[in-house]
Amino acid sequence: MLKLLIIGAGGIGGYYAAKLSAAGHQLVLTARGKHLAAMQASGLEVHSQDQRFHCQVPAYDHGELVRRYQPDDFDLIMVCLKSTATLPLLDELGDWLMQGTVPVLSLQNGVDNEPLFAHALGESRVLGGLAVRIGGHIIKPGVVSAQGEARIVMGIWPTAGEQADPRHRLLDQLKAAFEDAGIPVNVSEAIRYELWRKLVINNGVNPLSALTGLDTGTLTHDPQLKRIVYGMMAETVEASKADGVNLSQQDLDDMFQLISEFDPIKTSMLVDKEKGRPLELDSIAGAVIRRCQQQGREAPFTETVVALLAHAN
Ligand SMILES: NC(=O)C1=CN([C@@H]2O[C@H](COP(=O)(O)OP(=O)(O)OC[C@H]3O[C@@H](n4cnc5c(N)ncnc54)[C@H](OP(=O)(O)O)[C@@H]3O)[C@@H](O)[C@H]2O)C=CC1
Ligand SMILES: CC(C)(CO)C(=O)C(=O)O
Repeated sequence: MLKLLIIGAGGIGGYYAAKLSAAGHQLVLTARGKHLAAMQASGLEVHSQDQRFHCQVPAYDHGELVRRYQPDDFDLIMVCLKSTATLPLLDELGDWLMQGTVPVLSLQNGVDNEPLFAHALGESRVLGGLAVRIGGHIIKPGVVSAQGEARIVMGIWPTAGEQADPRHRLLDQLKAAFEDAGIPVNVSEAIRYELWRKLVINNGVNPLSALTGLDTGTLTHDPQLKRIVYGMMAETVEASKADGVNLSQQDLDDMFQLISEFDPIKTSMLVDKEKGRPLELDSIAGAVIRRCQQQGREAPFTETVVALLAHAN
């Protein structure tokens, strides 16, 4: 059985925690505020499709985590925070993480999280990852609702290297354990490429959904809005070239087709907007605009939506 620490057990982390705990793995979670208090008082409840999971799993804030545990008490640390919280996390837990050697798997949206972990902890401790085909959110403190197959794609950051790298064996172990727990997994040899493909979708729909209040189905089927979605996706493809990833026209069309054919989802950015929480705008749209600027290009669709969002209530 695996010992897993999930940092930021909200919509995504809470869902995976419940599935993994139900399969018998030992979990420790971090969270804060009312959600943490509710999990400590009554456990974590997860509603998914027509199933309900309830698990009583230790949950702490970061101060209490470092008092109780060492990083190497765990086989894996999964980071499921918003990308806005990555740098604050490294401020809070960077020294503690440096006391161990355990690998860190980010399941966050965006292409800048893994580089931050690699810079702070060393590349050899980083696994890149993403959660796909999932919409998962805290619906009230201690309760998460999730839909979709909730597949995890993960791999050695930034690309699979030598066969002797111990992360290969860990990834095989994780795939087997997660799939036994009902979590489909793809192990990717090119996780940075996969993260960029996901960013194509996120930049296409997340900011526009936060601006309009619309779900992914409406955004990708309305004749006017779908042109904006496609335009923002095309700008992400251009941006990828600054990182040497070189997404293609085929990637663009595949990603547009994927999100338009998938069940309509309320994006995580729209949920954040409605709750008055910080938006992952810099790590999604900002990442695209900056890389287009580096190449002397404009990103007019993305820049316009970001400018409108700055003035939206
Ligand atoms: N939600 C979704 O459907 C999807 C999300 N993703 C990506 O997954 C990642 C996680 O998203 P999501 O699950 O929605 O995020 P959530 O906001 O639901 O969960 C993160 C949790 O971490 C907590 N947290 C933040 N900072 C700290 C801290 N310093 N100490 C302790 N707890 C902290 C948050 O508390 P607080 O609320 O107080 O900040 C929150 O409870 C994001 O990058 C997102 O883009 C990807 C696919 C789909
Ligand atoms: C692709 C999408 C919209 C759902 O998985 C997402 O990643 C999000 O809501 O942030």
